[in-house]
Amino acid sequence: MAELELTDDVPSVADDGVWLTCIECGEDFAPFDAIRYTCDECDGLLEARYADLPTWDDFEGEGVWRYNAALPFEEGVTLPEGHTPLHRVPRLEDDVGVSALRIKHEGMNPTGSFKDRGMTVGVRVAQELGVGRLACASTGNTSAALAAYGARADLETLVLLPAGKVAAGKVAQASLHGARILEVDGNFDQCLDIVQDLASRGEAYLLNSLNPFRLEGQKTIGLEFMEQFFADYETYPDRIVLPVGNAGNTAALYKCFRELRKAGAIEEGDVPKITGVQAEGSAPMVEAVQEGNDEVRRWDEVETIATAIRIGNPVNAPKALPGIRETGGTAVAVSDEEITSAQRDLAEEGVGVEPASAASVAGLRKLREQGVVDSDENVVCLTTGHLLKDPDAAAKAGVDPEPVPNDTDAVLDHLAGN
Ligand SMILES: Cc1ncc(COP(=O)(O)O)c(C=O)c1O
Ligand SMILES: N[C@@H](CCOP(=O)(O)O)C(=O)O
Repeated sequence: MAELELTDDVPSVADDGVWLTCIECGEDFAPFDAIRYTCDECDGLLEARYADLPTWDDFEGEGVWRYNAALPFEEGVTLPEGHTPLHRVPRLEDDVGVSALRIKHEGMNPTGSFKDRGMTVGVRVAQELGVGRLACASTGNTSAALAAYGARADLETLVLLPAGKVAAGKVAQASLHGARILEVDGNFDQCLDIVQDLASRGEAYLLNSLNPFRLEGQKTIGLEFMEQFFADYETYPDRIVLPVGNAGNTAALYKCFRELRKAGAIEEGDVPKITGVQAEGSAPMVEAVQEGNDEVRRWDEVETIATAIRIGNPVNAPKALPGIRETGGTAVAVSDEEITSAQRDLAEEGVGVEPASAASVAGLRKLREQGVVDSDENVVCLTTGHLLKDPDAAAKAGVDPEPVPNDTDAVLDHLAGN
């Protein structure tokens, strides 16, 4: 577990105890003196670092900013976000066959996905840097969150979407919150290539998860479910199962657990196994984990009903792969049918999620059937987006409405099956 440690050295570039470090070459950078997303020296991914790491007693309040002692600022542009439920799902728990199963439903954030946690911090950093235009590539949720938080901060927002591949609810959100929406004749990864080009030419501030500050907000998912789970069970979960797209959450959770370890807030044995799930038609991370590769191969052709994770080039893979390996986790691919079936299972417990979110439960079920997950495990599944994000997928997975005449007796006849 050597990689669960962080360095003790505070570099001279630190600003109020915060700095950025390249995860590849270790170069340190001042956090807010210039706009940078990757390392000036080697183009490696950057990670925010802190001189002081907090423990549980240092947190107060609710939501993302409850954890401001672990964030670069005390407060941000808030709607507010976080403080999402950790649902009990007793029938599903029994059916899957684990000791405890809880659903951390990030679909209950203000714009209906976990992206709000990243944006509240990311947009605060954008204000600090004094940028004019915010931009992202998106399979939908990032654009919805960027549009809302950009609107709240009164900043211009630009979103690039793969044409025809984004669920209706998400496009509607970006539109009504006033983002300029460009529909690209290409996939998400190609949209992100363009946004990265725009950002490097100084045309926009990139707020995809390549931006290290987005992940600072998203790591509060981990802080929150660890606290919630402990409050109910007086132990931490053995495993966190989550859908993987650009691998930002996987990276953020790994960082969360490393920081908790470093602060002495948890023991090594308390670190949940990070377990990633992708759709079979879009599974480059699963391929790398299962083949033991250090690098993730970019998939040019990707397809799945779970449009949110229709991603072939997970940019956070260098941060996320060690997280899966070092915590003893794994990764698994599930079919679209398994995703839809898990979406129904959750809906039967009253938990409404979009298809990508249901992948976590589908993956857990598969790993349990394969014997990779034991029956005595305590598991949290992360559901990342709300059912209403993708009304078409929900309607297809659900039961069809039955037309009846405008007459009470006819309705009773119909109910009686006549
Ligand atoms: C609903 C939903 N679930 C899961 C993911 C995957 O998250 P990540 O990119 O952090 O792996 C995304 C976006 O990528 C998403 O929108
Ligand atoms: N599912 C994402 C894809 C982009 O991910 P990001 O975390 O890098 O912004 C989306 O909703 O667009």
